Amino acid sequence: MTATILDGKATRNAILDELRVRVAALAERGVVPGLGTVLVGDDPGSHAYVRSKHNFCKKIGLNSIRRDLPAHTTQAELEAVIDELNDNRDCTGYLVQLPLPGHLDQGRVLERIDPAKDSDGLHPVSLGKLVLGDSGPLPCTPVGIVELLRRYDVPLAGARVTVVGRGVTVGRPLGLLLTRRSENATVTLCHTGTKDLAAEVRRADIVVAAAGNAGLITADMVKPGAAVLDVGVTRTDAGLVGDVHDDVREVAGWLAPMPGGVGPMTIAMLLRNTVEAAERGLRA
Ligand SMILES: Nc1nc2c(c(=O)[nH]1)N[C@@H](CN(C=O)c1ccc(C(=O)N[C@@H](CCC(=O)O)C(=O)O)cc1)CN2
Ligand SMILES: [Mg+2]
Repeated sequence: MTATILDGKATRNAILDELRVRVAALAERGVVPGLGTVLVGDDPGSHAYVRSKHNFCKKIGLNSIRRDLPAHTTQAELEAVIDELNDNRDCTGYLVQLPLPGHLDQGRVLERIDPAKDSDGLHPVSLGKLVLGDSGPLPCTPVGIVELLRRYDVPLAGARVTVVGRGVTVGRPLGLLLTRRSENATVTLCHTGTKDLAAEVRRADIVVAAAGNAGLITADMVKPGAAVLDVGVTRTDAGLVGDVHDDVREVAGWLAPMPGGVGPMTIAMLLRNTVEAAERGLRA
């Protein structure tokens, strides 16, 4: 068997076409959403992601606002920028690019964002709404995974899903999303303390690998026909390596590769959150 590729770039492009129409409808009503980004430091990956976010804003007709700060920025200086964006009427939603340099308190920074402007769905209020099942912005990578599975008709209801990785941006919220009544999957969340990872992966209909451990998931661990989504990124001298070994392609029924699978969906969902926040604002 050779897996059907879950093509994140093609799916992102289809979503951008849909968003362009929604942004034009907002513009007709005098609303042009503006997405802000806050970037601290020199990490080349983070710079590339932020650049890409601004480029896609332009492509669909959103304004964008950029705040780039040096690596030695203090907590107080960063919080002043957050306060400025909270008050900035041109900025309808924004995000703080993660990870922040180690001397900064990420939790305090995220909490200071006005929840009404949380484009990333990572504010404690947004995560609380996800737990309660209330509507609000959803974390971009997890909701991108659900969207990718839905657009390829991968069966979710009753599916056994094994998520590898318990981080706040992917693993934990993904478990909450997939166990909503609208998805109805059964989720096992694995982590470094999991006793028999291979057994947990082998029983899954859908495997999401978000551990940041290069080549962790190998073909012998995957049930034939399962959907496997690679979210891990390890930077090596030879380039980027995912959590899923290349040999999985011969066993899986569907494969979201890295690159080209879930990553592009993250930015599509960020743009969708930004547009939806503006639409909610018009209805309010
Ligand atoms: N505030 C946030 N910080 C971070 C998030 C996030 O959603 N919000 N996610 C990641 C970084 N990220 C977007 O910010 C992101 C990561 C990867 C990709 C992507 O398209 N990747 C390519 C591979 C190329 C590469 O990684 O260089 C792919 O998978 O095809 C897009 C966005 C952490 N920080
Ligand atoms: Mg690979």
